[in-house]
Amino acid sequence: MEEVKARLRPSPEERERVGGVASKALNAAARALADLGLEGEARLGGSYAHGTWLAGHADIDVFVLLQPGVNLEDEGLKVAGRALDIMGAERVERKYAEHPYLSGKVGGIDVEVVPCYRVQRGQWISAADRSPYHTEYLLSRLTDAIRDEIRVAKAFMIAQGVYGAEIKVRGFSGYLVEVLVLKYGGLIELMRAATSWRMGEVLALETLPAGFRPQQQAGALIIVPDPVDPRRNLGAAVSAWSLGRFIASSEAFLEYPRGEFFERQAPLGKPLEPEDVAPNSITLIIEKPLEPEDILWGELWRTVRGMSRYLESRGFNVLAYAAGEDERTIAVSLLLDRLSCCRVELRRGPHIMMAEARRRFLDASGNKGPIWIDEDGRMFSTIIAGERSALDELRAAIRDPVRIIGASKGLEGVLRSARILQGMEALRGDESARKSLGGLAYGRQLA
Ligand SMILES: Nc1ccn([C@@H]2O[C@H](COP(=O)(O)OP(=O)(O)OP(=O)(O)O)[C@@H](O)[C@H]2O)c(=O)n1
Repeated sequence: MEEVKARLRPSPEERERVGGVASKALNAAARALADLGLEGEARLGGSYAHGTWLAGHADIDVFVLLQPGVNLEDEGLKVAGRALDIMGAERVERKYAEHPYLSGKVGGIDVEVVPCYRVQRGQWISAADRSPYHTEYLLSRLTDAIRDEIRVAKAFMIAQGVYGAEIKVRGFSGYLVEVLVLKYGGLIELMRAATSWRMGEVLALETLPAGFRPQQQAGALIIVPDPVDPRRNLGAAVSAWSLGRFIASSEAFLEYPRGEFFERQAPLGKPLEPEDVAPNSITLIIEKPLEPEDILWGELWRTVRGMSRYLESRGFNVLAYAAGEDERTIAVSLLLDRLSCCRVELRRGPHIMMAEARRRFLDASGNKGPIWIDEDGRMFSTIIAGERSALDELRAAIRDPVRIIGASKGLEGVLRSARILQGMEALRGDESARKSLGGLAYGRQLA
């Protein structure tokens, strides 16, 4: 643990370099406000302000606190744009949380400028309004020893694939890690506690207000009240998979503490290689569309669920699915119980008393399968619809993905030109395919 801590602790040179960019960013945001004649204030927030960023991975969050009534998407973004301009930021991009904000690179460091409102505690208008209070709260509580613990906790979660509240991961946000580590005093203590958390347990850092009742949220497995706003559950965004993965990895680490846990995902059971699961899998590789990450992954999940439902309706069993990405592509792998199946289809015939139709039905059915009459006198037969291949079914379905599998409109184009590969074939393809198959090996379920 000491070795890992030392590796993650930013050096004095890094602190100085990042600190330089941070004060530049703060000044630029203040100047931008003045330039646009807006009343407000710029504050640093997030892991930089808290001193909990990982060596080599600093990003600077500047919150621009505006007067209520100002439009965040209009004036807010203008201030952000002006601030990044003053800093001489490169690669300025619009990003989305609950409302849009801007990010750019200054001296190789990511700077995010997030407009929000200056409000009294509890009078939140936008979700980002709490952030300055988070920073104020943490700065009054954090010590350097705790900061070291937070960094190892983040690194552990990154390696286990459960760090980040974004839709793609649905894991632990930086702030949630900060709160949980503070609550338990360290990563090991957090891990020990996590192995015996109960369903819906309230994990509060501060004494809760009298009569506190957690909001009932569907799917929230743990309740971590935000110390600056106890009604907000910081654990709401953590998926069952991410929570489960964290608990299982913690259990494994406590039993076999090894540095590897900070580097790569630990297998839940016997380690499997992608090759082990590949034979019964189908991998679909699409070009990454130019959409904001959160929107893209939201759409992708919905589409994958649609695909899986479609295959089930065609007689296949989808056991699990997982996704992976590289620079250019996203791959989704589905694990099926079998890749082809022989299907029998029911044919509904006429009533036995309709002589003409009865004869025609019998002629048409010939000797191809059983014919029977139900209790109401209606005739039925079956026809063998032939061998179906899950691969062919999917290839046919993506010709009209919106209608057939209920895919999102935004993905229609890339789905139509998706590559669909069977089993091992995919392992020779893109890095994204290897990752999605690896996801299956580790039981990475998206839903
Ligand atoms: N789901 C989230 C995400 C972010 N925040 C707020 O936004 C700040 C910045 O979050 P972010 O930049 O996403 O992450 P960091 O905490 O800075 O962590 P790191 O950069 O080390 O990943 C947090 O401190 C918190 O106040 C939050 O409340 N809830």
